[in-house]
Amino acid sequence: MTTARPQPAIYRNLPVDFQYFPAFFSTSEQSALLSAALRKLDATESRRFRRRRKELEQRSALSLYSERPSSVQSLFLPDEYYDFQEGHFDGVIRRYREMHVSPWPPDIEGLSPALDRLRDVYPSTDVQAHLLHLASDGEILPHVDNVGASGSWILGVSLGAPRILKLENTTDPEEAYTLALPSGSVYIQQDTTRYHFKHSILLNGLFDGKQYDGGQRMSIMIRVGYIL
Ligand SMILES: O=C(O)CCC(=O)C(=O)O
Ligand SMILES: [Fe+2]
Repeated sequence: MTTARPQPAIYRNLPVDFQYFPAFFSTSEQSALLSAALRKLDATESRRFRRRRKELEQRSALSLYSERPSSVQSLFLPDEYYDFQEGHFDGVIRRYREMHVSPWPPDIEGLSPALDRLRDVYPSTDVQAHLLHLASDGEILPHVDNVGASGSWILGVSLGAPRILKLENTTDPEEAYTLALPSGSVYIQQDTTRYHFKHSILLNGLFDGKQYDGGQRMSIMIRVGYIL
């Protein structure tokens, strides 16, 4: 039996070559992905932060990477338990942790079926995965991803606090789109959107009558290798 390829939701108010899957991952898949991402990032940090988290875990009899958390958002510890970078004065990302991820942890229940399902929507193969954890007050300023560093599409999985994504045409600033990205959603910027629109992840904003005010968010960014 073959399963149908997931189909993106159709929205009129989105640029061309942008695909959006508003509810791609179930809550348990989101928990598996977020636990894996936090575990990878946490392992790269200094002893000081690792010890701080360990003490919290012991004090509260809490499991830092629980596969059955009370909510996806509850997998994040308060901001002070993570070593967020401020970002350079000319950089586009403020208050974040990031890393290239390879391989994924082998022992998280439900992780590999979730990653397999994601692979079904990749426009092509030969990808690299990157984790980007924004602090509660973290943000991403408008930019086009380095065209020399990756190819014609970029996929983003959003986990945790919903944030607003803004897309702005680089030559016509009047052409701009906003979209709220809930936890478990997936978007793909390809061709026109990838090369001719700047994207940003806002700290605050109003979308569809609802106010969004920061919050920790993890994105899993999948990029295709640069094809000469
Ligand atoms: O987190 C996102 O959805 C976007 C991240 C981003 O723009 C980047 O890593 O270049
Ligand atoms: Fe980007």
